[in-house]
Amino acid sequence: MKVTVVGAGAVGASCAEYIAIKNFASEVVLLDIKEGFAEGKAMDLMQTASLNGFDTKITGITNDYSATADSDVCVITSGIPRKPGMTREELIGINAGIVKAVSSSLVKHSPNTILIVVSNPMDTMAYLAAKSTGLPKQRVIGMGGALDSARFKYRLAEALGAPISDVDGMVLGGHSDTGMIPLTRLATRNSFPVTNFLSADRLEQVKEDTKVGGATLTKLLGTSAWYAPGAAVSSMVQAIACNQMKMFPCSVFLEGEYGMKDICLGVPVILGKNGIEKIVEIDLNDAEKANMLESAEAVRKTNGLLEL
Ligand SMILES: NC(=O)c1ccc[n+]([C@@H]2O[C@H](COP(=O)([O-])OP(=O)(O)OC[C@H]3O[C@@H](n4cnc5c(N)ncnc54)[C@H](O)[C@@H]3O)[C@@H](O)[C@H]2O)c1
Ligand SMILES: O=C(O)C[C@H](O)C(=O)O
Repeated sequence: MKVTVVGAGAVGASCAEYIAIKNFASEVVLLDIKEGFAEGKAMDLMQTASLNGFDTKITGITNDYSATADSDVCVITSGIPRKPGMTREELIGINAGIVKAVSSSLVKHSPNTILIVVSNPMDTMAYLAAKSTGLPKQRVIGMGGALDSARFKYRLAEALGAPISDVDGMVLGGHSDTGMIPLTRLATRNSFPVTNFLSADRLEQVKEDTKVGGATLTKLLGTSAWYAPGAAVSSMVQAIACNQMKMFPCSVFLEGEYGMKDICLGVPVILGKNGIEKIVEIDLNDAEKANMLESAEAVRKTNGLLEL
């Protein structure tokens, strides 16, 4: 299994590190436009191999896509992150051009690859990659829901005073401060609905804290987060590499599922060796359906700024 990660910055390097530590890929190619940067990150990471006990070979390269040829999975993290006070949508002006050029170069050298899009605004960047490369919808996957759901579980465990491993929950919808839909109705602690243990007010707080999870970290760090994003991407790559058939919420191109068309939005999918093996349609209540429509409307507005 060969994986390429474009962007050797905070998220790209964290992603390469988690993939290597999990030891399921033979090779990770880290590519960046900044001269020598990916080479340096790759060398530093390779010097952790004997300490962390992995055999994955990580190589760094400056903007030479021939080194990425025949990658099974390509992850796009190139682009600028937001600063405190910004929204993800404000990044579109710079990141759209980067994501379009990078996805085209990747697909040219790896026509059979599965693309995972991370750069923000992610739902719109996934849509752009799907439209501009023309790859089958099974092979373009936006990463947002896996991260947002991990943050939801963190906040649920905090509210419950429980270990995170006792908690389960999922976030659907757009990867934005207002568009995320943490499904509190369906979240559980050891299979019991969390509504048994938490008041409606406390659950509302969990929901709001989850939605602004990225903004909260951006305010603390001065730039956006990287550990949990890198871990989320590596779990998705592992699900594909090991044909795990695991369910993650991912931003995928919809053709009628959840009553939507011509948009990438976060819905539950099964990930396996072909990328998206199945889009899972769950029964949402009226309020959740209304939230999905509202979230989609905001993503469509951002998509409208693209030059396709
Ligand atoms: N979807 C998510 O859940 C999620 C999570 C975290 C971050 N992000 C997004 O990921 C992106 C990267 O964040 P970061 O913190 O790693 O930023 P960063 O600035 O640390 O790294 C970005 C890297 O991209 C490189 N780059 C820029 N243009 C390039 C090009 N054309 N080709 C190759 N490399 C190029 C830069 O040189 C830099 O090293 C941002 O857009 C951020 O908003 C998304
Ligand atoms: O918050 C951001 O801008 C980065 C990322 O989308 C995140 O959720 O951490």
